[in-house]
Parts: sequence; structure tokens; C-alpha cells
Amino acid sequence: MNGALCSANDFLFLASMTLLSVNLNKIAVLRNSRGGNEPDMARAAITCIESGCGGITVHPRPDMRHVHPDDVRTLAAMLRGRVEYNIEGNPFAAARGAYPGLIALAREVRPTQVTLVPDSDGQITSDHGFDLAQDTERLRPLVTELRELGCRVSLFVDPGATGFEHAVAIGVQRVEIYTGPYAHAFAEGDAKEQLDLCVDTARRAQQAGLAVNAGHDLSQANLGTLRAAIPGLAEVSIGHALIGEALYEGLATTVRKYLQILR
Ligand SMILES: CC(=O)[C@@H](O)[C@H](O)COP(=O)(O)O
Ligand SMILES: NCC(=O)COP(=O)(O)O
Repeated sequence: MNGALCSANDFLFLASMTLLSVNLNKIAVLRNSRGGNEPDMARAAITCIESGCGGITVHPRPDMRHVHPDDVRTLAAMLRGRVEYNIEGNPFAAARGAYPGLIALAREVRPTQVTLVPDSDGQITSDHGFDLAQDTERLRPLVTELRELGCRVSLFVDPGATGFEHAVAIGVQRVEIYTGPYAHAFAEGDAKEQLDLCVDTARRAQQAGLAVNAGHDLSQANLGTLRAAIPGLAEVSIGHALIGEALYEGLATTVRKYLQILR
């Protein structure tokens, strides 16, 4: 250990399964709509962990409409040594008010994994990944620093992305495939093309030496098909659908249902 919450090696025993990281952004959205502390992010995180999830994800943004920097810090202290902590966001977004910027937060809390996402300010949600050929040089110093902090570094990429060798060359260890288009096609009843694209992207990333995560709009309906199609899928981060489904069946039951799909 070099001060990070947990090193990648701490989780090697999980290498053969797909880790579920629950994204708590939507808990924060509900809380922020009234102020105060309900629903409580920490209680939600504990419920997810006690239900067996392998990680917690947050995606702070400069406008702080989702998790706040203090949530990021509180969760870090809670999760240390228990489950993976994945912080997502745009490393180039400027600090604003109480938001110190993604890299500054990573310096403070040293999460297990930082997933870099090229969101623009004010974007409702993430909808595209990095252009690896074009973006990697400016990412290089950030990746170097995050690795020195002991964080695993993952890049959010589009299905169909190319140039994984550029990511490997700057020290990136994983990519997260943006599954929004797959989820949309699945809901329309014709996911084959988008699924094949995700599978092909995962295979090429793995051949280049990267581990593969996936996320965005995954749900109990569409997760099993994706998981079965991508051998060695390392991790899925799921928030919007999972928190929505939890309204009907409760958070603990819902997390367990996702874990059954990933078994
Ligand atoms: C990178 C990614 O796909 C997720 O972080 C997604 O942006 C969910 O975050 P929100 O719940 O804040 O939309
Ligand atoms: N990286 C994807 C994520 O954390 C959750 O995305 P969503 O399930 O809220 O769409």
C-alpha cells in the first residue's frame, strides 16, 4: 500500500468476477433537492456494502448538483480498506467555489480508481468518451500523478474507440466502455449491433493490455446480456437504474439482484 485506499492488487482475487460498483450520484441529487442530509449518502453506501457490492462510485461535477466534495471525503474515510472507491469526472474542469477539481480531490482521498471522463460543464450526464489518439498527450501528466498517488486509472471511451496503445503508453490501466448506446438499443429491442461494438471494443482493449470496465444506463434488464458477451469484464458501475429500481424493492434487495446477475 502506498497510501491509496486500496491498491489494484488488493482486489486481484476478484479478477475472475465482475465487480459491481454502485454509483451514488442519484442519492445526492435527491438529498440536494431539499438540503439537509436525507437520503443519507453514508447510509446508502453502508447498505450497498452490507448487501455485497464490491465498490462505490461517485461522479462529482463543478456545479455540485450531484455529490459534493465533502461527500467524496466522507465516503473515502468510510470505504477505506472495505471496498473499492471509484471517482469519476473531468480532470480538466476548473475548480469552482467549494469544488476543488477532480485531481485535487484525488490527491486528498486517494481513491482506488479514478475514471477520467471528458464531460463538459453543465452536461446532464456523460455521453461520450475520450479520443485516445488526440487526448492522451494532455492526459499523460495527470495519469502519471494519479498513478504516483496509488490510484488505478481508467479512461471513459466510446464503443468503437480505437488507439488503445496510446492509453497503454501513458500508463492507463483500464478503460470504461460507455454503454449508453447499447442500453438504448436494448430498450428498443435491437441491441445486436451495439452489443457487438462493445464486445469488439472490449476485445481490442484487452489485447492492448487494458482491463475493461463498463457503465452508463446499465440495468437489471440489460446487464446480463452485456456481461455474458464480454469475457473478463472487470467492473460495472451502475447508478441511475439501480437507484430507480431500489424505489420499488429497496436498496439491499436491488443490489443483491445485480450481484445475482453478475454471478
Ligand atoms: C461516466 C458515467 O457514465 C457516469 O458517471 C454517469 O455520468 C453517471 O453519472 P450521473 O448519475 O451523474 O449522470
Ligand atoms: N460509470 C457509469 C456510472 O457510474 C453509472 O452510470 P448510470 O448507471 O447512472 O447511467
